[in-house]
Amino acid sequence: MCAPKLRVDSKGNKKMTKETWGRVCNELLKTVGKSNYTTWIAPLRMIDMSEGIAAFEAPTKFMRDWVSRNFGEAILRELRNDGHVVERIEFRVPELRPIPANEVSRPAVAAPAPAAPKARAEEDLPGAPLDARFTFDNFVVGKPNELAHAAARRVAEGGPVTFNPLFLYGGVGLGKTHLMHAIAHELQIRRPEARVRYLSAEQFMYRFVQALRERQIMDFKEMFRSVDVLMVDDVQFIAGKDSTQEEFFHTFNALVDQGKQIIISADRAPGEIKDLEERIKSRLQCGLVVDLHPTDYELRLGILQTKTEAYRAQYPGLKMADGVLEFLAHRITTNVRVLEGALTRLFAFASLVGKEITLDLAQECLTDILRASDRKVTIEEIQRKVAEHYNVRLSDMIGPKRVRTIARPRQVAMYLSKQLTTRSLPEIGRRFGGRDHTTIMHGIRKIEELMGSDRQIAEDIDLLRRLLES
Ligand SMILES: Nc1ncnc2c1ncn2[C@@H]1O[C@H](COP(=O)(O)OP(=O)(O)OP(=O)(O)O)[C@@H](O)[C@H]1O
Repeated sequence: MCAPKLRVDSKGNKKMTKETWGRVCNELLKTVGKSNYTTWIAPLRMIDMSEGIAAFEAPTKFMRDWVSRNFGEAILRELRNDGHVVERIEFRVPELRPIPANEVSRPAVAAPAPAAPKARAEEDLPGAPLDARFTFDNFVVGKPNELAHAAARRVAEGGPVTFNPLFLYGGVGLGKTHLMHAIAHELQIRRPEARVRYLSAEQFMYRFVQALRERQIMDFKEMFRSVDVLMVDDVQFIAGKDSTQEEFFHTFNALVDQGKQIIISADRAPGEIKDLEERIKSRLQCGLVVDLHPTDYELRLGILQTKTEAYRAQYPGLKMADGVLEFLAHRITTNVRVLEGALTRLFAFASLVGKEITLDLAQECLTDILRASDRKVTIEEIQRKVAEHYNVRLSDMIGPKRVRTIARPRQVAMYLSKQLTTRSLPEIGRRFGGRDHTTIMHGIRKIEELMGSDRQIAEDIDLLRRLLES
Protein backbone atom coordinates (compact mmCIF):
# COMPACT_ATOMS: atom_id res chain seq x y z
CA MET A 1 0.00 0.00 0.00
CA CYS A 2 1.24 3.45 -0.80
CA ALA A 3 0.73 5.11 2.56
CA PRO A 4 2.68 8.31 3.06
CA LYS A 5 3.45 9.47 6.56
CA LEU A 6 4.64 12.91 5.49
CA ARG A 7 2.71 15.97 6.21
CA VAL A 8 5.27 18.76 6.07
CA ASP A 9 8.37 19.53 4.10
CA SER A 10 11.05 21.30 6.14
CA LYS A 11 12.15 23.52 3.24
CA GLY A 12 8.66 24.69 2.65
CA ASN A 13 8.31 22.66 -0.45
CA LYS A 14 5.02 21.21 -1.46
CA LYS A 15 3.56 18.89 1.18
CA MET A 16 3.29 15.20 0.52
CA THR A 17 -0.22 14.19 1.48
CA LYS A 18 -2.09 10.96 1.16
CA GLU A 19 -3.86 12.39 -1.86
CA THR A 20 -0.75 13.56 -3.69
CA TRP A 21 1.02 10.24 -3.12
CA GLY A 22 -2.15 8.56 -4.32
CA ARG A 23 -1.95 10.66 -7.50
CA VAL A 24 1.70 9.72 -7.98
CA CYS A 25 0.81 6.08 -7.52
CA ASN A 26 -1.96 6.40 -10.11
CA GLU A 27 0.48 7.82 -12.61
CA LEU A 28 2.98 5.10 -11.84
CA LEU A 29 0.29 2.48 -12.35
CA LYS A 30 -0.19 3.85 -15.87
CA THR A 31 3.49 4.00 -16.72
CA VAL A 32 4.76 0.72 -15.25
CA GLY A 33 1.67 -1.43 -15.78
CA LYS A 34 -0.61 -3.20 -13.31
CA SER A 35 1.53 -6.23 -12.70
CA ASN A 36 4.71 -4.24 -12.01
CA TYR A 37 2.78 -1.80 -9.92
CA THR A 38 1.24 -4.48 -7.72
CA THR A 39 4.46 -6.41 -7.32
CA TRP A 40 6.96 -3.61 -6.87
CA ILE A 41 5.39 -0.21 -6.20
CA ALA A 42 2.42 -1.00 -4.00
CA PRO A 43 4.51 -2.64 -1.23
CA LEU A 44 6.66 0.51 -0.90
CA ARG A 45 6.12 2.76 2.06
CA MET A 46 7.14 6.37 1.87
CA ILE A 47 8.85 7.19 5.14
CA ASP A 48 10.47 10.55 4.71
CA MET A 49 10.79 13.45 2.33
CA SER A 50 13.12 16.24 3.36
CA GLU A 51 16.16 18.06 2.06
CA GLY A 52 15.19 17.02 -1.44
CA ILE A 53 15.40 13.32 -0.58
CA ALA A 54 12.41 11.04 -0.83
CA ALA A 55 12.93 7.93 1.28
CA PHE A 56 10.96 4.74 0.81
CA GLU A 57 10.93 1.50 2.69
CA ALA A 58 10.91 -1.74 0.68
CA PRO A 59 9.98 -5.02 2.39
CA THR A 60 13.19 -6.82 1.36
CA LYS A 61 16.70 -6.16 0.11
CA PHE A 62 15.91 -7.81 -3.15
CA MET A 63 12.91 -5.56 -3.70
CA ARG A 64 14.91 -2.53 -2.70
CA ASP A 65 17.57 -3.26 -5.31
CA TRP A 66 15.10 -4.22 -7.96
CA VAL A 67 12.84 -1.20 -7.50
CA SER A 68 15.78 1.15 -7.29
CA ARG A 69 17.28 -0.23 -10.49
CA ASN A 70 14.11 -0.59 -12.48
CA PHE A 71 11.61 1.94 -11.17
CA GLY A 72 13.68 4.59 -9.37
CA GLU A 73 13.66 6.91 -12.36
CA ALA A 74 9.94 6.53 -12.90
CA ILE A 75 9.13 7.30 -9.27
CA LEU A 76 11.39 10.34 -9.28
CA ARG A 77 9.82 11.60 -12.49
CA GLU A 78 6.27 11.20 -11.22
CA LEU A 79 7.08 12.89 -7.91
CA ARG A 80 8.51 15.85 -9.81
CA ASN A 81 5.59 15.88 -12.22
CA ASP A 82 3.36 16.21 -9.21
CA GLY A 83 5.22 19.36 -8.24
CA HIS A 84 7.61 18.05 -5.58
CA VAL A 85 11.21 19.20 -5.35
CA VAL A 86 13.09 15.94 -5.16
CA GLU A 87 16.76 15.54 -5.93
CA ARG A 88 17.03 11.86 -5.27
CA ILE A 89 15.29 8.86 -3.89
CA GLU A 90 16.50 6.48 -1.22
CA PHE A 91 15.23 2.99 -0.63
CA ARG A 92 15.66 1.35 2.75
CA VAL A 93 14.80 -2.02 4.21
CA PRO A 94 13.60 -2.92 7.68
CA GLU A 95 15.65 -5.50 9.63
CA LEU A 96 14.92 -8.91 8.12
CA ARG A 97 13.63 -11.61 10.41
CA PRO A 98 16.26 -14.40 10.51
CA ILE A 99 15.03 -17.71 9.16
CA PRO A 100 15.04 -20.48 11.81
CA ALA A 101 17.46 -23.27 11.02
CA ASN A 102 14.81 -25.91 11.63
CA GLU A 103 12.85 -24.78 8.57
CA VAL A 104 15.18 -26.84 6.44
CA SER A 105 14.66 -30.55 6.40
CA ARG A 106 17.66 -32.72 5.64
CA PRO A 107 17.90 -34.35 2.25
CA ALA A 108 17.78 -38.11 2.02
CA VAL A 109 21.46 -39.00 2.09
CA ALA A 110 22.70 -42.44 2.88
CA ALA A 111 24.54 -41.47 6.05
CA PRO A 112 24.99 -38.39 8.20
CA ALA A 113 27.19 -35.95 6.38
CA PRO A 114 30.54 -35.30 7.95
CA ALA A 115 31.48 -31.63 8.05
CA ALA A 116 30.82 -30.53 4.51
CA PRO A 117 32.76 -27.60 3.12
CA LYS A 118 30.54 -24.74 4.11
CA ALA A 119 28.52 -23.35 1.28
CA ARG A 120 27.97 -19.63 1.11
CA ALA A 121 24.45 -20.75 0.42
CA GLU A 122 24.24 -22.21 3.89
CA GLU A 123 25.45 -19.04 5.54
CA ASP A 124 23.35 -16.50 3.73
CA LEU A 125 20.41 -18.45 2.47
CA PRO A 126 19.76 -21.58 4.42
CA GLY A 127 19.68 -24.42 1.91
CA ALA A 128 19.92 -28.16 2.32
CA PRO A 129 23.30 -29.29 3.64
CA LEU A 130 25.76 -30.78 1.21
CA ASP A 131 27.17 -34.25 1.64
CA ALA A 132 30.96 -33.98 1.85
CA ARG A 133 31.39 -37.38 0.24
CA PHE A 134 29.58 -36.37 -2.94
CA THR A 135 32.51 -34.85 -4.80
CA PHE A 136 33.79 -35.25 -8.35
CA ASP A 137 36.78 -37.14 -6.96
CA ASN A 138 34.47 -39.77 -5.52
CA PHE A 139 32.37 -40.06 -8.65
CA VAL A 140 33.28 -42.98 -10.88
CA VAL A 141 32.79 -42.24 -14.55
CA GLY A 142 31.73 -44.85 -17.05
CA LYS A 143 29.86 -44.98 -20.31
CA PRO A 144 26.39 -44.69 -18.75
CA ASN A 145 27.17 -41.44 -16.95
CA GLU A 146 29.99 -39.84 -18.91
CA LEU A 147 27.86 -37.19 -20.59
CA ALA A 148 26.14 -36.18 -17.36
CA HIS A 149 29.51 -36.04 -15.65
CA ALA A 150 31.04 -33.90 -18.41
CA ALA A 151 28.09 -31.48 -18.32
CA ALA A 152 28.27 -31.24 -14.53
CA ARG A 153 32.01 -30.56 -14.72
CA ARG A 154 31.43 -27.81 -17.24
CA VAL A 155 28.86 -26.09 -15.05
CA ALA A 156 31.13 -26.49 -12.03
CA GLU A 157 33.86 -24.54 -13.80
CA GLY A 158 31.70 -21.53 -13.09
CA GLY A 159 32.40 -19.84 -16.42
CA PRO A 160 29.79 -18.00 -18.47
CA VAL A 161 26.47 -19.80 -18.45
CA THR A 162 26.33 -21.80 -21.65
CA PHE A 163 23.35 -24.04 -21.08
CA ASN A 164 20.53 -23.12 -18.81
CA PRO A 165 19.18 -25.11 -17.15
CA LEU A 166 21.32 -28.20 -16.90
CA PHE A 167 18.73 -30.92 -16.53
CA LEU A 168 19.99 -34.26 -15.16
CA TYR A 169 17.68 -37.21 -15.11
CA GLY A 170 17.86 -40.92 -14.48
CA GLY A 171 16.55 -43.76 -12.35
CA VAL A 172 16.84 -44.15 -8.62
CA GLY A 173 20.32 -44.13 -7.09
CA LEU A 174 22.28 -43.43 -10.26
CA GLY A 175 24.16 -40.40 -8.99
CA LYS A 176 22.03 -37.31 -9.73
CA THR A 177 22.27 -35.94 -6.21
CA HIS A 178 25.93 -36.87 -6.05
CA LEU A 179 26.66 -34.83 -9.18
CA MET A 180 24.69 -31.82 -7.96
CA HIS A 181 26.54 -31.76 -4.65
CA ALA A 182 29.81 -32.19 -6.52
CA ILE A 183 29.01 -29.10 -8.60
CA ALA A 184 28.24 -27.14 -5.43
CA HIS A 185 31.49 -28.23 -3.74
CA GLU A 186 33.52 -27.33 -6.78
CA LEU A 187 31.87 -23.94 -7.15
CA GLN A 188 32.68 -23.12 -3.55
CA ILE A 189 36.32 -23.59 -4.37
CA ARG A 190 36.34 -21.86 -7.73
CA ARG A 191 33.88 -19.09 -6.98
CA PRO A 192 33.75 -18.66 -3.20
CA GLU A 193 31.79 -15.47 -3.56
CA ALA A 194 28.98 -17.17 -5.48
CA ARG A 195 25.72 -17.83 -3.74
CA VAL A 196 24.94 -21.46 -4.40
CA ARG A 197 21.71 -22.92 -3.21
CA TYR A 198 20.89 -26.61 -3.34
CA LEU A 199 17.59 -28.04 -2.19
CA SER A 200 15.06 -30.67 -3.12
CA ALA A 201 11.84 -29.73 -4.87
CA GLU A 202 10.06 -30.91 -1.77
CA GLN A 203 11.97 -28.42 0.34
CA PHE A 204 11.21 -25.72 -2.21
CA MET A 205 7.53 -26.44 -1.77
CA TYR A 206 7.79 -26.62 1.99
CA ARG A 207 9.49 -23.24 2.16
CA PHE A 208 7.02 -21.72 -0.26
CA VAL A 209 4.01 -22.91 1.72
CA GLN A 210 5.58 -21.72 4.93
CA ALA A 211 6.31 -18.32 3.41
CA LEU A 212 2.70 -18.04 2.32
CA ARG A 213 1.46 -19.01 5.73
CA GLU A 214 3.71 -16.54 7.50
CA ARG A 215 3.19 -13.80 4.94
CA GLN A 216 6.88 -13.82 4.17
CA ILE A 217 6.50 -14.34 0.46
CA MET A 218 8.68 -11.36 -0.39
CA ASP A 219 11.51 -12.80 1.72
CA PHE A 220 11.02 -16.08 -0.08
CA LYS A 221 11.22 -14.41 -3.47
CA GLU A 222 14.25 -12.48 -2.43
CA MET A 223 16.05 -15.55 -1.18
CA PHE A 224 15.49 -17.47 -4.34
CA ARG A 225 16.07 -14.63 -6.76
CA SER A 226 19.30 -13.47 -5.26
CA VAL A 227 21.27 -16.67 -5.76
CA ASP A 228 23.92 -17.17 -8.43
CA VAL A 229 23.36 -20.89 -8.82
CA LEU A 230 20.12 -22.65 -7.97
CA MET A 231 19.92 -26.44 -7.83
CA VAL A 232 16.61 -28.18 -7.39
CA ASP A 233 16.70 -31.94 -6.92
CA ASP A 234 13.84 -34.30 -7.82
CA VAL A 235 11.75 -31.66 -9.56
CA GLN A 236 9.10 -34.25 -10.45
CA PHE A 237 7.88 -33.73 -6.91
CA ILE A 238 6.16 -30.42 -7.76
CA ALA A 239 4.12 -31.98 -10.58
CA GLY A 240 0.43 -31.47 -9.89
CA LYS A 241 1.12 -28.89 -7.14
CA ASP A 242 -0.25 -25.86 -8.87
CA SER A 243 0.85 -22.88 -6.83
CA THR A 244 4.30 -24.32 -6.17
CA GLN A 245 4.71 -24.87 -9.91
CA GLU A 246 3.66 -21.31 -10.53
CA GLU A 247 6.20 -19.95 -8.07
CA PHE A 248 8.88 -22.25 -9.41
CA PHE A 249 8.17 -21.01 -12.92
CA HIS A 250 8.59 -17.37 -11.90
CA THR A 251 11.72 -18.09 -9.88
CA PHE A 252 13.14 -19.98 -12.82
CA ASN A 253 12.42 -17.17 -15.27
CA ALA A 254 13.74 -14.47 -12.97
CA LEU A 255 17.04 -16.30 -12.53
CA VAL A 256 17.45 -17.15 -16.20
CA ASP A 257 16.73 -13.51 -17.08
CA GLN A 258 19.52 -12.46 -14.74
CA GLY A 259 21.88 -14.94 -16.37
CA LYS A 260 22.09 -17.15 -13.27
CA GLN A 261 22.78 -20.86 -13.55
CA ILE A 262 20.04 -23.37 -12.80
CA ILE A 263 20.56 -27.10 -12.34
CA ILE A 264 17.62 -29.42 -12.07
CA SER A 265 17.30 -33.16 -11.55
CA ALA A 266 14.40 -35.53 -12.00
CA ASP A 267 13.72 -39.21 -12.30
CA ARG A 268 12.68 -38.82 -15.93
CA ALA A 269 12.96 -36.49 -18.91
CA PRO A 270 11.03 -33.19 -18.70
CA GLY A 271 8.54 -34.24 -21.33
CA GLU A 272 7.70 -37.39 -19.41
CA ILE A 273 6.86 -35.78 -16.08
CA LYS A 274 3.14 -36.18 -15.71
CA ASP A 275 1.11 -33.24 -14.40
CA LEU A 276 3.94 -30.80 -14.90
CA GLU A 277 2.75 -27.65 -16.63
CA GLU A 278 3.63 -27.48 -20.31
CA ARG A 279 5.33 -24.10 -19.95
CA ILE A 280 7.61 -25.54 -17.26
CA LYS A 281 8.37 -28.61 -19.35
CA SER A 282 9.36 -26.43 -22.25
CA ARG A 283 11.56 -24.18 -20.06
CA LEU A 284 13.28 -27.24 -18.63
CA GLN A 285 14.05 -28.44 -22.13
CA CYS A 286 15.63 -25.15 -23.13
CA GLY A 287 19.08 -25.93 -21.82
CA LEU A 288 20.99 -29.17 -21.83
CA VAL A 289 19.07 -32.32 -20.95
CA VAL A 290 21.28 -35.28 -20.09
CA ASP A 291 20.47 -38.63 -18.65
CA LEU A 292 22.27 -41.02 -16.38
CA HIS A 293 21.76 -44.44 -17.92
CA PRO A 294 21.42 -47.56 -15.81
CA THR A 295 24.86 -48.80 -14.77
CA ASP A 296 26.69 -51.38 -16.82
CA TYR A 297 28.96 -54.08 -15.47
CA GLU A 298 32.18 -52.06 -15.91
CA LEU A 299 30.81 -49.05 -14.08
CA ARG A 300 29.51 -51.16 -11.22
CA LEU A 301 32.86 -52.86 -10.89
CA GLY A 302 34.66 -49.50 -10.99
CA ILE A 303 32.42 -48.14 -8.22
CA LEU A 304 32.97 -51.24 -6.11
CA GLN A 305 36.73 -51.03 -6.54
CA THR A 306 36.82 -47.37 -5.56
CA LYS A 307 34.67 -47.92 -2.50
CA THR A 308 36.69 -50.98 -1.52
CA GLU A 309 39.83 -48.86 -1.45
CA ALA A 310 38.16 -46.60 1.08
CA TYR A 311 37.04 -49.56 3.18
CA ARG A 312 40.52 -51.06 3.19
CA ALA A 313 41.71 -47.97 5.03
CA GLN A 314 38.82 -48.28 7.46
CA TYR A 315 39.28 -52.02 8.06
CA PRO A 316 43.03 -52.59 7.76
CA GLY A 317 43.98 -56.23 7.69
CA LEU A 318 40.65 -57.40 6.30
CA LYS A 319 41.27 -59.66 3.32
CA MET A 320 39.13 -60.08 0.26
CA ALA A 321 39.30 -63.08 -2.07
CA ASP A 322 39.58 -62.61 -5.81
CA GLY A 323 36.35 -62.52 -7.73
CA VAL A 324 34.11 -61.12 -4.97
CA LEU A 325 33.75 -57.67 -6.51
CA GLU A 326 33.16 -59.16 -9.97
CA PHE A 327 30.49 -61.39 -8.48
CA LEU A 328 28.73 -58.42 -6.87
CA ALA A 329 28.99 -56.27 -10.00
CA HIS A 330 27.45 -59.09 -11.98
CA ARG A 331 24.64 -59.91 -9.60
CA ILE A 332 23.56 -56.57 -8.13
CA THR A 333 22.30 -54.56 -11.04
CA THR A 334 19.53 -52.53 -9.42
CA ASN A 335 21.29 -49.30 -8.50
CA VAL A 336 24.43 -47.86 -6.98
CA ARG A 337 22.84 -47.25 -3.61
CA VAL A 338 22.06 -50.97 -3.24
CA LEU A 339 25.54 -51.84 -4.47
CA GLU A 340 27.11 -49.58 -1.87
CA GLY A 341 24.86 -50.94 0.85
CA ALA A 342 25.93 -54.49 -0.02
CA LEU A 343 29.60 -53.60 0.24
CA THR A 344 29.14 -51.75 3.52
CA ARG A 345 27.35 -54.69 5.01
CA LEU A 346 29.92 -57.13 3.72
CA PHE A 347 32.86 -55.28 5.29
CA ALA A 348 31.05 -54.75 8.57
CA PHE A 349 30.04 -58.41 8.74
CA ALA A 350 33.48 -59.74 7.83
CA SER A 351 35.18 -57.55 10.40
CA LEU A 352 32.68 -58.61 13.03
CA VAL A 353 33.21 -62.32 12.49
CA GLY A 354 36.91 -61.75 11.77
CA LYS A 355 36.87 -63.63 8.48
CA GLU A 356 38.22 -63.06 5.00
CA ILE A 357 35.62 -61.80 2.51
CA THR A 358 35.04 -64.75 0.23
CA LEU A 359 32.33 -65.61 -2.27
CA ASP A 360 30.70 -67.88 0.30
CA LEU A 361 30.70 -65.17 2.93
CA ALA A 362 29.22 -62.71 0.44
CA GLN A 363 26.44 -65.13 -0.46
CA GLU A 364 25.67 -65.83 3.16
CA CYS A 365 25.70 -62.21 4.26
CA LEU A 366 23.85 -60.76 1.27
CA THR A 367 21.19 -63.39 0.66
CA ASP A 368 18.30 -60.93 0.70
CA ILE A 369 19.95 -58.39 -1.58
CA LEU A 370 21.02 -61.07 -4.02
CA ARG A 371 17.57 -62.60 -4.06
CA ALA A 372 15.92 -59.24 -4.70
CA SER A 373 18.33 -58.56 -7.54
CA ASP A 374 17.64 -61.96 -8.99
CA ARG A 375 14.25 -61.04 -10.34
CA LYS A 376 14.30 -62.38 -13.85
CA VAL A 377 12.67 -60.47 -16.64
CA THR A 378 11.04 -62.70 -19.25
CA ILE A 379 10.86 -62.13 -22.97
CA GLU A 380 7.07 -62.21 -22.74
CA GLU A 381 7.10 -59.41 -20.16
CA ILE A 382 9.36 -57.37 -22.40
CA GLN A 383 7.10 -57.88 -25.40
CA ARG A 384 4.06 -56.90 -23.36
CA LYS A 385 5.62 -53.72 -21.95
CA VAL A 386 7.01 -52.64 -25.31
CA ALA A 387 3.68 -53.27 -27.05
CA GLU A 388 1.93 -51.18 -24.38
CA HIS A 389 4.47 -48.41 -24.66
CA TYR A 390 4.17 -48.08 -28.44
CA ASN A 391 0.50 -48.84 -28.46
CA VAL A 392 0.73 -51.81 -30.80
CA ARG A 393 -0.87 -55.23 -30.44
CA LEU A 394 1.02 -57.88 -28.52
CA SER A 395 0.37 -60.28 -31.41
CA ASP A 396 2.24 -57.89 -33.73
CA MET A 397 5.39 -58.45 -31.70
CA ILE A 398 5.58 -61.97 -33.01
CA GLY A 399 3.61 -61.49 -36.22
CA PRO A 400 4.97 -60.94 -39.74
CA LYS A 401 4.04 -57.25 -40.33
CA ARG A 402 6.97 -55.20 -41.58
CA VAL A 403 5.62 -51.64 -41.48
CA ARG A 404 7.91 -49.43 -39.49
CA THR A 405 5.34 -48.58 -36.79
CA ILE A 406 5.40 -52.24 -35.84
CA ALA A 407 8.87 -53.36 -36.92
CA ARG A 408 10.62 -50.71 -34.82
CA PRO A 409 8.90 -51.59 -31.50
CA ARG A 410 9.59 -55.23 -32.29
CA GLN A 411 13.28 -54.45 -32.70
CA VAL A 412 13.23 -52.54 -29.42
CA ALA A 413 11.79 -55.63 -27.74
CA MET A 414 14.49 -57.79 -29.35
CA TYR A 415 17.19 -55.45 -28.10
CA LEU A 416 15.79 -55.44 -24.56
CA SER A 417 15.44 -59.23 -24.61
CA LYS A 418 19.14 -59.51 -25.32
CA GLN A 419 20.05 -56.91 -22.71
CA LEU A 420 17.83 -58.01 -19.87
CA THR A 421 17.71 -61.79 -20.20
CA THR A 422 20.34 -64.47 -20.58
CA ARG A 423 18.60 -65.98 -23.62
CA SER A 424 20.65 -66.72 -26.71
CA LEU A 425 19.84 -65.19 -30.09
CA PRO A 426 18.22 -68.40 -31.46
CA GLU A 427 16.10 -68.63 -28.30
CA ILE A 428 15.01 -65.02 -28.67
CA GLY A 429 14.28 -65.69 -32.35
CA ARG A 430 11.96 -68.54 -31.39
CA ARG A 431 9.99 -66.26 -29.03
CA PHE A 432 9.60 -63.71 -31.78
CA GLY A 433 7.50 -65.93 -34.02
CA GLY A 434 10.29 -68.31 -35.01
CA ARG A 435 12.57 -65.72 -36.56
CA ASP A 436 16.12 -66.58 -37.51
CA HIS A 437 18.91 -65.49 -35.14
CA THR A 438 20.38 -63.25 -37.89
CA THR A 439 17.11 -61.28 -37.96
CA ILE A 440 17.37 -60.79 -34.21
CA MET A 441 20.98 -59.72 -34.57
CA HIS A 442 20.01 -57.23 -37.28
CA GLY A 443 17.23 -55.82 -35.06
CA ILE A 444 19.58 -55.39 -32.10
CA ARG A 445 22.22 -53.67 -34.23
CA LYS A 446 19.62 -51.34 -35.71
CA ILE A 447 18.52 -50.23 -32.25
CA GLU A 448 22.10 -49.83 -31.03
CA GLU A 449 22.76 -47.62 -34.01
CA LEU A 450 19.58 -45.57 -33.51
CA MET A 451 20.30 -45.04 -29.84
CA GLY A 452 23.29 -42.95 -30.83
CA SER A 453 21.38 -40.78 -33.27
CA ASP A 454 17.75 -40.81 -32.21
CA ARG A 455 17.15 -39.32 -28.80
CA GLN A 456 13.58 -40.56 -28.65
CA ILE A 457 14.61 -44.17 -29.07
CA ALA A 458 17.32 -43.81 -26.42
CA GLU A 459 14.75 -42.35 -24.01
CA ASP A 460 12.21 -45.05 -24.81
CA ILE A 461 14.75 -47.77 -24.10
CA ASP A 462 15.82 -46.15 -20.88
CA LEU A 463 12.26 -45.84 -19.66
CA LEU A 464 11.31 -49.38 -20.67
CA ARG A 465 14.39 -50.80 -19.06
CA ARG A 466 13.57 -49.06 -15.83
CA LEU A 467 9.98 -50.21 -15.93
CA LEU A 468 11.07 -53.77 -16.53
CA GLU A 469 13.75 -53.79 -13.89
CA SER A 470 11.70 -52.17 -11.15
N1 LIG B 1 29.18 -42.97 -10.53
C1 LIG B 1 29.19 -43.04 -9.19
N2 LIG B 1 30.35 -43.10 -8.53
C2 LIG B 1 30.37 -43.20 -7.19
N3 LIG B 1 29.28 -43.24 -6.41
C3 LIG B 1 28.08 -43.18 -7.03
C4 LIG B 1 27.98 -43.08 -8.44
N4 LIG B 1 26.67 -43.05 -8.77
C5 LIG B 1 26.00 -43.11 -7.63
N5 LIG B 1 26.84 -43.19 -6.57
C6 LIG B 1 26.48 -43.30 -5.16
O1 LIG B 1 25.22 -43.94 -5.08
C7 LIG B 1 24.41 -43.37 -4.06
C8 LIG B 1 23.12 -42.88 -4.68
O2 LIG B 1 23.42 -41.77 -5.51
P1 LIG B 1 22.49 -40.46 -5.56
O3 LIG B 1 21.88 -40.23 -4.22
O4 LIG B 1 23.27 -39.38 -6.18
O5 LIG B 1 21.39 -41.00 -6.55
P2 LIG B 1 20.15 -40.22 -7.20
O6 LIG B 1 20.25 -40.45 -8.64
O7 LIG B 1 20.08 -38.84 -6.71
O8 LIG B 1 18.96 -41.09 -6.62
P3 LIG B 1 17.45 -40.68 -6.22
O9 LIG B 1 16.68 -40.76 -7.48
O10 LIG B 1 17.08 -41.73 -5.25
O11 LIG B 1 17.47 -39.30 -5.64
C9 LIG B 1 25.24 -42.26 -3.44
O12 LIG B 1 25.84 -42.72 -2.27
C10 LIG B 1 26.29 -41.95 -4.49
O13 LIG B 1 27.49 -41.51 -3.93
